[in-house]
Amino acid sequence: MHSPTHSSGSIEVERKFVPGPQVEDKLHSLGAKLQNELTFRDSYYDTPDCRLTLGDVWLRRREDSWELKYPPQRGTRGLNGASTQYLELNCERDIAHRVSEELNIPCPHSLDLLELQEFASFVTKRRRFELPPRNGSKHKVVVDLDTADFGFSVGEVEVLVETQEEVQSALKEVEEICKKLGVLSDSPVPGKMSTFLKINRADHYKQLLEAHVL
Ligand SMILES: Cc1ncc(C[n+]2csc(CCOP(=O)(O)OP(=O)(O)OP(=O)(O)O)c2C)c(N)n1
Ligand SMILES: [Mg+2]
Repeated sequence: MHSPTHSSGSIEVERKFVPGPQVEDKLHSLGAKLQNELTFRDSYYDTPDCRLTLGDVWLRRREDSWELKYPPQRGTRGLNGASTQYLELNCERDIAHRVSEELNIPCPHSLDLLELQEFASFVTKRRRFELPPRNGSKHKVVVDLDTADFGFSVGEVEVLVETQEEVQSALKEVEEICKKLGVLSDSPVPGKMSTFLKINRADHYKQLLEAHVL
């Protein structure tokens, strides 16, 4: 039985890595093509007592769009070994529904009506590479090389899947690409958010570590 995710959502399977100086050459040798270069601002929101993020629920505005990421299975974390799996929603109505459920409050007509506070905001410059299709896989793999405006860089290998059944194979494919790029780390590599909070919001960061969210 297939269990499709919510209509507007897909599952992002991702593994972060430390981008060394040879990673672009490796990408070219694997046939990867630079797909685009983007610059965007992300602003993240939570309740004053951080109830969303302590539940591993991440609400942000990326430029003019709301986005929500949360673990595909209730009561679990999105972190899986050194990789992550998160459901992504991009439709404001669905996001408001999921956020209100998480906070145990009635669903608002607009996210602006929730009195959430911005706890992080930064600009990312992203170079996105697309890998050529691989035999025996229907998944498209993308590699993002990100630099944030607070002086931090990170790479991500990412596959988007539509069903929970595809997650295991996607995790393997992501690991395989990291190996080929020479960037496979056994332990999770800190991302932009983790680093931003460590620098700017030490108390929030500590709470997330203690809750095993980061
Ligand atoms: C290694 C690791 N990553 C993320 C988390 C949880 N988490 C922290 S912040 C956060 C939200 C931001 O997700 P991330 O992929 O890190 O950001 P970004 O690359 O800008 O978004 P994209 O363009 O890929 O949608 C999550 C899910 C975790 N616990 N461990
Ligand atoms: Mg990412």
